[in-house]
Amino acid sequence: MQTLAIRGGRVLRPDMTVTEADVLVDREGGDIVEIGPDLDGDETLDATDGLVMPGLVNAHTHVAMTLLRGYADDKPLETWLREDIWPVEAALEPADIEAGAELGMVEMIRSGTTAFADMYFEIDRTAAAVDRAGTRAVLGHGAISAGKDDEAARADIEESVAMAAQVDGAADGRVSGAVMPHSLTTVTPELLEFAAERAHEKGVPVHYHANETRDEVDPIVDERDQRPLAWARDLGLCGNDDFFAHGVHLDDSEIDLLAETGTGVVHCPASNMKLASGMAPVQRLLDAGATVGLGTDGAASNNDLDLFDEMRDAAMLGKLAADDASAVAAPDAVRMATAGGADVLGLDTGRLEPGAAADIAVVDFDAPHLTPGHDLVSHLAYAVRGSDVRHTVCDGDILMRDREVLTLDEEAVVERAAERARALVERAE
Ligand SMILES: N[C@@H](CCSC[C@H]1O[C@@H](n2cnc3c(=O)[nH]cnc32)[C@H](O)[C@@H]1O)C(=O)O
Ligand SMILES: [Zn+2]
Repeated sequence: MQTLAIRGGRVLRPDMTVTEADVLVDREGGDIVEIGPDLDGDETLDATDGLVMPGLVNAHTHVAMTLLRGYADDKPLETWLREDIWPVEAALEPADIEAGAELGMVEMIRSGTTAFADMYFEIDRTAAAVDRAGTRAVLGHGAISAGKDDEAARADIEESVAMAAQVDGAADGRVSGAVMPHSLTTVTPELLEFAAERAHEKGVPVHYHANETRDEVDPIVDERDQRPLAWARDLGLCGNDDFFAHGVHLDDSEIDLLAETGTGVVHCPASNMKLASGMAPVQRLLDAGATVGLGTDGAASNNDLDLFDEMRDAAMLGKLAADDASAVAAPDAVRMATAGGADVLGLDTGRLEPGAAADIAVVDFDAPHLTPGHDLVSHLAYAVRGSDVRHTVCDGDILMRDREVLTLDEEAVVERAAERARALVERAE
């Protein structure tokens, strides 16, 4: 067994306590062997002054949208999608997806994110980028009916089913597939039901956007006299493995339904604030026992992929939403970004314990803004930035050592992405 020892630091435990310990990793098996004092390995990562924590899980993003970062800002969702984003996305080429995904991957590795769920186009290109980067992902082709005839809309769902099967198991098993109908309002009811059926036949999850804005919720309630997620459950979209993004506008009956069915909810606070979508009832979801993760959404509505930002946003917005400063406390925010996200995606990550996947971030606390360090969990939620991450490990492999990304050539990735983004916008205009 080839081992890696992460030595000299403190360790964040699944119960959110912090203890001094080393972590021993089986590099080939890709899992954690032991956590305890004085562990030696074939190779060592120095965690002095650091906190060893689970790699963060970005449970909803559109990673190649890094190319559209700052392309169109300060607009509500409908306008933003229809007038700006969808027209430029129509000019995307497969090589753009790969370049944008690699840029996103560098950003994630730098900020300690080791796993993500992605809904986008040409997902075999994203899978190739994940393979090179060494991260872990649940990938799906986003299928949409809006603007398409029945046949084309059905073919788009079929494409999503076929792509889920195609990417499943890629990157030495670090990639899994999901069927991803875009949302409850942009895919026809027949096709939502069809997507759920086909996904469950294949044994893969369904992932979609739901209850993001009032404009999405009200028409469903008016037309069906039913809450959107009750309707979604009737369509087969609320299985234990299924998950959706946003859930900003949820009533108590939907919150109970989500907890009962085990449907994963991905809270995207920055996107919700930026698009003025509203405040998700996160504390109520947690109180009900729902499975809640955090997502950045795409970099065009955030505008970065830093989950430490997202933790802080989740804690702050959660308090405003609940009108209660004790709501969404620091440990809750950290849990959502780690174990919560892993539970949403069905991954064996997000908790540092023997037998779990060796997906790990080491945060450097030797910094003025992280001093004096009364409470490291508080710092994680409120004071740490992605750039404080010193090492990133996924599946037992070192993706970043001493802030140097090892799996991708960062300079080349940044240059190619900037070039492809410029050419994309020129083609679209
Ligand atoms: N095959 C589809 C692509 C859907 S991919 C996922 C889509 O979600 C879009 N998207 C990004 N952020 C959000 C959001 O917050 N809500 C809804 N859609 C979003 C994104 O721009 C992309 O078009 C098509 O033909 O258009
Ligand atoms: Zn989204």
